[in-house]
Amino acid sequence: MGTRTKKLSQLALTAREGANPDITGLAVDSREVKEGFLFAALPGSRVHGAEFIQFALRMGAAAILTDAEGAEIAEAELAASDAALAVVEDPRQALAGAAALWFGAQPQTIVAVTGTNGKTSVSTFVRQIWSALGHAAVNLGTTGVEGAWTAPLAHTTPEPITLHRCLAEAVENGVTHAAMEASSHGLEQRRLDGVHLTAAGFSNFTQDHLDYHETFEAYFNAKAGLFDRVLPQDGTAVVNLSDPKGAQIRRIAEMRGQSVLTVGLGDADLCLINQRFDATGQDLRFAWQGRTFQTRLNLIGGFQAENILLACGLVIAAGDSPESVFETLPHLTTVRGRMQLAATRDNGAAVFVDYAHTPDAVATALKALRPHVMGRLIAVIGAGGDRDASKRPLMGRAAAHHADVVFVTDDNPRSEDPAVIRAAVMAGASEAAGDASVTEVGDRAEAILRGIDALQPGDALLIAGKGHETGQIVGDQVLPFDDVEQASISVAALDGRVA
Ligand SMILES: CC(=O)N[C@H]1[C@@H](OP(=O)(O)OP(=O)(O)OC[C@H]2O[C@@H](n3ccc(=O)[nH]c3=O)[C@H](O)[C@@H]2O)O[C@H](CO)[C@@H](O)[C@@H]1O[C@H](C)C(=O)N[C@@H](C)C(=O)N[C@H](CCC(=O)O)C(=O)O
Ligand SMILES: Nc1ncnc2c1ncn2[C@@H]1O[C@H](COP(=O)(O)OP(=O)(O)OP(=O)(O)O)[C@@H](O)[C@H]1O
Ligand SMILES: N[C@H](CCC[C@H](N)C(=O)O)C(=O)O
Ligand SMILES: [Mg+2]
Repeated sequence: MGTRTKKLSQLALTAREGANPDITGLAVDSREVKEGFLFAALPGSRVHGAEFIQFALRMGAAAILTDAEGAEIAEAELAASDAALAVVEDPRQALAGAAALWFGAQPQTIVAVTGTNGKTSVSTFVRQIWSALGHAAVNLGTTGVEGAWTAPLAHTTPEPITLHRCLAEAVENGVTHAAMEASSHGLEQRRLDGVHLTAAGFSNFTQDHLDYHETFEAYFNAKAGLFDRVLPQDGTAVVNLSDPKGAQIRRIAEMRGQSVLTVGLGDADLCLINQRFDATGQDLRFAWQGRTFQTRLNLIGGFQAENILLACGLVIAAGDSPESVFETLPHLTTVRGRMQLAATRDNGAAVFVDYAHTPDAVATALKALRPHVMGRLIAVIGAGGDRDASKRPLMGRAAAHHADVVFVTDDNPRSEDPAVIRAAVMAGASEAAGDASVTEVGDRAEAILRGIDALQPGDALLIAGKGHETGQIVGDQVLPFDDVEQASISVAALDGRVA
């Protein structure tokens, strides 16, 4: 953050008794506080950040931002300190505003995408289209910062300090356009409330993250926050009407007075008319406000058409001409770890790596492969630990319902017993098995090897769940693991090639 300072009031914060110290930096974690910092003591899911105010003060914090509960928790320490104290109703929102003011610069054009599935895909396609049109662009999300400038990110939607540091660095690197993912956690925690959005997109709404949001309604409301709170009134909402929840998002946007651009089927502004699949991709026929277009798409999976239309809608909403946007489509490339062709066996059978980690994504990914495949569909699938446990049997069921052969294996067990997670996935898979064969193979590398070994001419394998990830989280450790790499090693071993 350099050596610059800002007055507390320049961060839109007011302290009790009129104190207005110079602030030298911002932190949400007491361990990162330095002399002169503002420490945001936020109510957390495990503990209130105010528990750490005493440490922050010891580290030299010049100001504390918290809520009434936080001020009460740290009353004694605060009374004994001359640090400024700003008490607000929603400290996460205040922090988002303060971080935006601290870092200042944001790319001129920023769009955000929310939805259960497709956020990374849509934001990557938006960036690819912008780059093809000559804009200096990045996308920001699960796969890090990609495009004109790259950097890893720990979160899909980073907390405001990281997010605004990143946006400011993007501007310093000449970036004018950014497409970002708005995760439900990020929206609920107000992480992107300080971002100036030109347009916001909605992809779809199905089950995920019920461990955190508890109910579907709370999960939906978190996502709706992108439109009813973050996107300004003069912004454009780009809504996928093919999803049943699209109509509700459209109403929310209309009530806010935002412009609405619809994509999807039927009478949407940008609507899909037809798709024809082949081994390497698909041809799309679609209409923009009544005018018909046709294009090649070198992407596997029917659902990609929805993502592409949403991406086009966002780029159009942000100011580029529809015709120029559509001309870029044949040049779009696979998003890392999303229906990515990882290897091909000597007998022609293909191995795809995909990030499907929700029941709907597993079903969608497998259904999407069908028209590209003449033989059987084989799936390797698991579920992550410390995440929504109720989705596990549903993921197993989706796999057994839509694949012919299923290997149930480990994903990222995190702090859980992997056998317990597999048992839940197995329960759903066995129940829906019908003619499908379902086998449990705990070791992921072995499951991939067995899946690849089962491939006959015309078959395809989908390795679901970990996509672009390069590690497997077991307990507190991250062990190196890469599905794409594992697939090519297995193919090489089985076909007698040198890996
Ligand atoms: C559930 C969740 O989202 N938690 C996030 C939240 O933590 P929390 O507030 O619950 O943390 P807490 O442990 O209760 O601590 C409370 C406060 O005390 C502070 N603290 C804690 C310890 C200490 O010594 N000093 C200190 O100051 C913490 O920084 C925190 O502000 O705020 C923290 C700081 O912003 C985040 O790092 C943390 O993300 C955790 C690590 C996480 O894993 N989040 C995942 C689930 C997440 O956000 N995922 C979504 C994507 C999901 C998807 O799309 O599939 C994402 O956007 O990445
Ligand atoms: N439009 C879509 N509809 C249904 N499923 C999709 C769609 N787009 C992608 N998927 C599936 O969801 C998986 C994840 O896609 P993607 O990474 O783009 O989603 P995401 O919303 O960014 O996920 P995350 O919540 O982890 O950030 C893909 O690998 C694919 O299986
Ligand atoms: N962003 C998602 C990714 C899940 C990926 C899957 N591999 C898992 O570990 O469950 C989450 O944190 O829930
Ligand atoms: Mg993502």
